[in-house]
Amino acid sequence: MEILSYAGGDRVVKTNPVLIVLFGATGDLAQRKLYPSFFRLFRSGALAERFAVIGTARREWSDAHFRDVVSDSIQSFQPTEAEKAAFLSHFYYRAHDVSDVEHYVHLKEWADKLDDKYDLEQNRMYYLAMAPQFFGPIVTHLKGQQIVTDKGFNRVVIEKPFGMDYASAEKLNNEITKVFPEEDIFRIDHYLGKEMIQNILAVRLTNPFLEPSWNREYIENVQITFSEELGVEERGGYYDHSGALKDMVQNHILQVLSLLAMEPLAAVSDANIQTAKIKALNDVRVYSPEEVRENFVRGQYAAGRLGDEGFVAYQEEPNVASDSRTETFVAGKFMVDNPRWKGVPFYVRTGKRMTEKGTRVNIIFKKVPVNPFDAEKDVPANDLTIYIQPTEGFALTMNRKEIGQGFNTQPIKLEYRHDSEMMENTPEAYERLTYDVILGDATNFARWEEVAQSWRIVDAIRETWDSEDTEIPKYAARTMGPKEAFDLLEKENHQWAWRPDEWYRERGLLKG
Ligand SMILES: NC(=O)C1=CN([C@@H]2O[C@H](COP(=O)(O)OP(=O)(O)OC[C@H]3O[C@@H](n4cnc5c(N)ncnc54)[C@H](OP(=O)(O)O)[C@@H]3O)[C@@H](O)[C@H]2O)C=CC1
Ligand SMILES: O=C1O[C@H](COP(=O)(O)O)[C@@H](O)[C@H](O)[C@H]1O
Repeated sequence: MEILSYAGGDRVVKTNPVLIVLFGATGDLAQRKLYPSFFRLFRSGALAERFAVIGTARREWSDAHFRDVVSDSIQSFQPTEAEKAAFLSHFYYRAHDVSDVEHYVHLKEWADKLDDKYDLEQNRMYYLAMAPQFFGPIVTHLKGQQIVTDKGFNRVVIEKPFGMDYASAEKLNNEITKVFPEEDIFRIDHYLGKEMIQNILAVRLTNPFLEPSWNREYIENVQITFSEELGVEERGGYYDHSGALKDMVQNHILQVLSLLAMEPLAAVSDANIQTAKIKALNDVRVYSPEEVRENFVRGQYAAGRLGDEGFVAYQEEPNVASDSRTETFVAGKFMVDNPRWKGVPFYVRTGKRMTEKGTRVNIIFKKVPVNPFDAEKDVPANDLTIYIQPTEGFALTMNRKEIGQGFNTQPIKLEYRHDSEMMENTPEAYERLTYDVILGDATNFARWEEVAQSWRIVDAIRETWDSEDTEIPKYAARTMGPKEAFDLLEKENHQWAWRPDEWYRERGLLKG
């Protein structure tokens, strides 16, 4: 049952009482993302008095040590001592090996005890922040040892990666759906919790001048760039078996593509959005090997320099094989075969150790067929840019007449960025998504059919690459990827709309 909690003053926050059982409580994700998110929910009143967290992992931690760890991870919010103490008093730790049945017996005792203590109405969220091979066994034991309750809600949050290909994802899905109905399975894609990704639909559906032009008549191509400055850091062990295609394209990039390509909705609900996204993904062409070779390129970063700083090659990173053929960069062209998008390329690129962090979408509109002021001179295309991170906002480039005599035209940018104060108050993706789970809102989560279709699309690319032993193009660390990624667009008379300043600087086109 939903209750209202008061977050100070007269602000009312909708919430539910809940016990969060967190698997992987000692891990990186929990410490960097989840505890800070829980704290922000606590501060806002969305997690109020009636919540408790049981953290589990194999390490033999006491409650006191667990609370110290959680306390460290929320330090940047500068909580008062009283606020911190109140928040931490809801945290409990139980050492637990997920493959040991006995441990679930103790977990159940603790879950029931905390349920009574905090009056949680048997509402439970099981957050699986662990490696995917554990997801199946955990849900099976949750059911087998009757930790799943009869009365309240029982929602399971599954971290990515959801499988490593279609077959493993389907097996995992079968294991989970034996225990939880689809509406209680929350497959996290943290990009769906980001402010500007949620804004894609708001902008599309509430600006009537845009929707009529959101199709092949007006749009020349769509570009999705998710570039990362960082290398693989300490995640080489995972990444070397994954690569950029599975790590970023199968989930985040295809999710964003489906939001851009889906049919408009008259009324928004989680079911409507998910159904429209599934339809868009089903229309994405699954490539033949020949089409993969034509439309997708990969790359791996070699050693590089930017300014005074030097960077090692991917193959020299910790826990990466010295002869690794894993791609750290992907660029490609997707086609959405339906009447709205026939013939419009959706270009995507993502990579590690690129020039800078930049997540953005460029919608490139068609140019005027002839410049009415000077038929010899091309007029630049309009470009609607959605800045996702690090900066958030929109820009629309338009053409205007240069001031003065004649009709020389010139592109100008109409721009909106959130100000820094507003961004500090913007809920972080994990905070938003955790809150959605508490409320039972699945809008920003992926349904099985979306995950399944994304794997079919990506498996076709992976299988072609795996069947070939061709050289993987190298790009110098802290550049925008291999030359092949630029050729991919140039052969179709297109070019990447976003090139960071450094790209222009290297070519002597920008001073300073
Ligand atoms: N870190 C990140 O930024 C992101 C992570 N993810 C996903 O989140 C999940 C967790 O990632 P991350 O936190 O980085 O991983 P970590 O390796 O840091 O943490 C793994 C956790 O699992 C626990 N664990 C391992 N084996 C067992 C076992 N047999 N029984 C009980 N607990 C066990 C570990 O604790 P202990 O050793 O004490 O048992 C630890 O708490 C993964 O699926 C990852 O892909 C997704 C997006 C981003
Ligand atoms: O899921 C993942 O995302 C991160 C990038 O996320 P962001 O929110 O920092 O943009 C990526 O670094 C990681 O490899 C991948 O697993």
